[in-house]
Amino acid sequence: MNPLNTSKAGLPLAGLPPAFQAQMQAQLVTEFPDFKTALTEPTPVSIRLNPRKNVYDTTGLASVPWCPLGFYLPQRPNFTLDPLFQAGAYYVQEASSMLLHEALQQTANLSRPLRVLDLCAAPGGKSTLLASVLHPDSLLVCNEVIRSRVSVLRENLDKWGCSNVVVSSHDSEDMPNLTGFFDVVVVDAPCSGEGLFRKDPDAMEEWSEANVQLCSARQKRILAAAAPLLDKDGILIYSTCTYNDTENAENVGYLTENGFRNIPLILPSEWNVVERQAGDPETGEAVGYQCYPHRLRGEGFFISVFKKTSFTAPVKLDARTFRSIRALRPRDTASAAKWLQNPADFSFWEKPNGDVMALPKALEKTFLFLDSAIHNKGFGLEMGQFKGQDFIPSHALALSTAVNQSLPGIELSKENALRYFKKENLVFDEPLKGWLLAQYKGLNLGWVKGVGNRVNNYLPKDWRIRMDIKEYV
Ligand SMILES: C[S@@+](CC[C@H](N)C(=O)[O-])C[C@H]1O[C@@H](n2cnc3c(N)ncnc32)[C@H](O)[C@@H]1O
Repeated sequence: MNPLNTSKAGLPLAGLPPAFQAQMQAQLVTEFPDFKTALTEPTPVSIRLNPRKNVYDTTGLASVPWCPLGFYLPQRPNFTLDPLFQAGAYYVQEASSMLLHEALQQTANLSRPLRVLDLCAAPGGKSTLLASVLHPDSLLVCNEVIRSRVSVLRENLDKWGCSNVVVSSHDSEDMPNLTGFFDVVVVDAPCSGEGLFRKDPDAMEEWSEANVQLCSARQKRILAAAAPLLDKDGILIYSTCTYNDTENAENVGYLTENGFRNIPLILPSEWNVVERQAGDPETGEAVGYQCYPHRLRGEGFFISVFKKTSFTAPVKLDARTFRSIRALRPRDTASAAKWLQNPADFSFWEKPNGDVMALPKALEKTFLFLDSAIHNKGFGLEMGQFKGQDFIPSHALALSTAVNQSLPGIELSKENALRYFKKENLVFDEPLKGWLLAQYKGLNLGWVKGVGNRVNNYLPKDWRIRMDIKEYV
């Protein structure tokens, strides 16, 4: 057994489709037996830290070589029962896909604000990585076509705590009026999932050669739709968690034939990522980078980076007023501002339902424009609602890195933190009054309101953990 792999059981090989085996035998030749053995081994467990909620103790943990924020865990804990996970201190992410970090470092200018689109974003692995490495005044649009997946994307971004994000829900072929708008587009495409067979054996059940063809055609449609959204010289990053050439090399070739130049990456040989020739050599050399589970500590993943060489007339930023929200009244603005650490960096708005929103001023014009251009499912920081004399702060505000650090808080034991996530009301020895940030290891978990020795729990009910915690407290 590979001593680098350290989690629960791997894949029984009996179900591995023969056509997939033949494909991998042809691709890997002498390495194929090692690849097959790796599939039977446990999946490594890795997390990526949130640099703006930096409390996780990484002492003794091995780091992911291609991502300074990534670490391997010796075994898979129950993440649901870790208050730091609930507070957004880290994201549980398969290590190979953190290669996006290196691809961005080498190809995008991260020292200036960028407009970035994560076109296939749910559940938010790449989005939270992007949010961590982009300049803080960047705009990050996270798009997910499947409605039911948008809420988990929003939840993960709320946990991550950033205010410069727009969540939208468009089919990639229906991203209107945004031609030439973005500096970077990430297409982490829906794929046949060959690289995840060990982690998710259901992907193996659904695999067929016909499905690979369907995926490839869909990926081309998504790439064709992504292309006009980029500005000239903009960066397009294409990734899949699969191995076959139909979904990888062929689509790399498609891009190089359609106004994109491939950008090679320089990856240290000790990372054991394989550089694969991709695309048609007659129309221009192109390479992609493939992670294999027998060569490194991660799952199957493919990534290739491009620069747009063709010109698309950029859309004119015609920001009128927001379609549905209006500026907050000055008196309410003064009250809302007290909840933020740097209120001067934000403008304050109100939705028809009374929700108060804070928008980063650096991005206000862009937000105004996006509000009329796309179906957004939320942008900026949703702060809460005024109810009579009181302001009911939102859960997203508690988790935001923009929240006022000097608001009163109450540090919880692990037991009480878990009871908080069960949405129980907590009892304390001393009387408590008003809104308090429930905290664990100094990180905000959410709001409670003191009423005597008891605090009422304002965790949104959808965030409540459902498993029994009795044996853990
Ligand atoms: C590989 S997953 C993305 C994973 C995500 N980037 C992450 O790192 O957590 C691909 C996503 O693309 C979405 N998708 C499928 N068809 C799409 C389309 N036509 N346009 C945009 N997204 C699509 C799927 O619903 C799925 O959530």
